[in-house]
Amino acid sequence: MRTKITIVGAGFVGSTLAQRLAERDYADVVMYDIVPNMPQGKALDMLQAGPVLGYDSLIVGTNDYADTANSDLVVITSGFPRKPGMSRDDLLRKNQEIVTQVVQEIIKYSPNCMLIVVTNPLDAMAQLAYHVSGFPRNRVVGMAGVLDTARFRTFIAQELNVSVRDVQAYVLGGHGDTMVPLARMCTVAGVPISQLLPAERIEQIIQRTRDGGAEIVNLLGTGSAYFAPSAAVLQMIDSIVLDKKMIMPCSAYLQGEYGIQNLFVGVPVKLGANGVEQIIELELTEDERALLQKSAAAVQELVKVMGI
Ligand SMILES: NC(=O)C1=CN([C@@H]2O[C@H](COP(=O)(O)OP(=O)(O)OC[C@H]3O[C@@H](n4cnc5c(N)ncnc54)[C@H](O)[C@@H]3O)[C@@H](O)[C@H]2O)C=CC1
Ligand SMILES: O=C([O-])CC(=O)C(=O)O
Repeated sequence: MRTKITIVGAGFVGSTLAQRLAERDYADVVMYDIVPNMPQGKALDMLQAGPVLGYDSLIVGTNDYADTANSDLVVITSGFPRKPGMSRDDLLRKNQEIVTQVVQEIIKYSPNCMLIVVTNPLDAMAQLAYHVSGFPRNRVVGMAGVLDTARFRTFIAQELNVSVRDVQAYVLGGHGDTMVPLARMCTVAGVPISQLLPAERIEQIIQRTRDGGAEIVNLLGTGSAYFAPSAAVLQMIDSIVLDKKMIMPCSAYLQGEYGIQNLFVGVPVKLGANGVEQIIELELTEDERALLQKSAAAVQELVKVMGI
C-alpha cells in the first residue's frame, strides 16, 4: 500500500505541495477544499503531468471528507493568508474557526493520522489542532522553522557568495515577529558566521529573516509565500514517510523542554516514522533563552485569546 497524504486547502501552499509530493512519487495525494470543483480541476491537471514527469502518484481533488479516509498524514493549509500591513496574528479568529472545523472532520476519517499544520498564526494553530484532535504530541507538528531557517540560509549564502548547502543555521521560537534566529549556531562549511561577517551585518540579516514573510506579502500585494513554504513542508514529510530521522526546527508541543510548559513553539526536533520522535534541547545562552521565552509568551497570548 502506498502512503496516503491528504492536503486540506488546495490554495497556493496546498496545491504547490501536492505537485511537489507527486514528483516524489512515494505517496498518493488527496487535496480537499471547500471551493466546489477547484481541487478536482487542479488534481486532474497534476495527474496529467505524470506521464511527462514520470510519476505514478494518484492525485485526487475533492469536496468530500470521505475521500480523505485512512490518510497516514494530513497537512492543514486551509485558511486565510495575510494582506500587506497585517501580522500573522491578525488571522487568529478567522483561521481558528476553519482549523477547528477541519480537524474535527479529519479525525473522523483518519483517527490514526499524523497532522502537519501550516495555517497561520502557525504555533497557535498547531496548538489548536493538538487540542481539538486529542492526538498524542508526537502526531501533531507545525511547519515554520524549516522555512525561517531556509530564509536565513539564503541571505547568508547570498551575502558570502557561497552555496546554500554550506550554510547551516537554526531559527527557533514562534513563527512571528519574535522568532529567534540563532546567529551563534550559524556556520558556513563549519566556520561560525561571527568569523565571516561583522556583527551589525549579521543583525541586519537576522532582521530581514524575521521580516521574511512580510517582505514577500508586500511584494505580492495579494497572498503570501508558497514556493519555499511548500518545499519546507515537503522536507518534513520526506523525513516522516522515509523515516529519515532528520533534525529540523519545527513547532512542537513542549512539556518542560526549554523551560516551556504545554505550548507549541519552534525547537529542533527529530522527525521520523513516529512523527516528532525527539525534542532536541540545545544549550542556549542566557540571552538566547530570554528571547525564546519572550517568543513563547507571544504564542501563549494567542492561545489565551483562543480560549483553549
Ligand atoms: N507556516 C508557515 O510558514 C506558512 C503559513 N502559511 C499560511 O498557510 C495558509 C494558506 O496559505 P495559502 O495557501 O497561500 O492561501 P490560499 O488562500 O491560497 O489557500 C487557502 C485555501 O484554504 C481553503 N479553505 C478555506 N476554508 C476552508 C475550509 N473550511 N476547509 C477547507 N479549505 C478551506 C480556501 O478555499 C483556499 O483554497 C495561510 O493561513 C497562510 O498564512 C503560508 C505560508 C507559510
Ligand atoms: O508571511 C506570511 O504570512 C506567510 C508565512 O508565514 C511566511 O511566508 O513566513
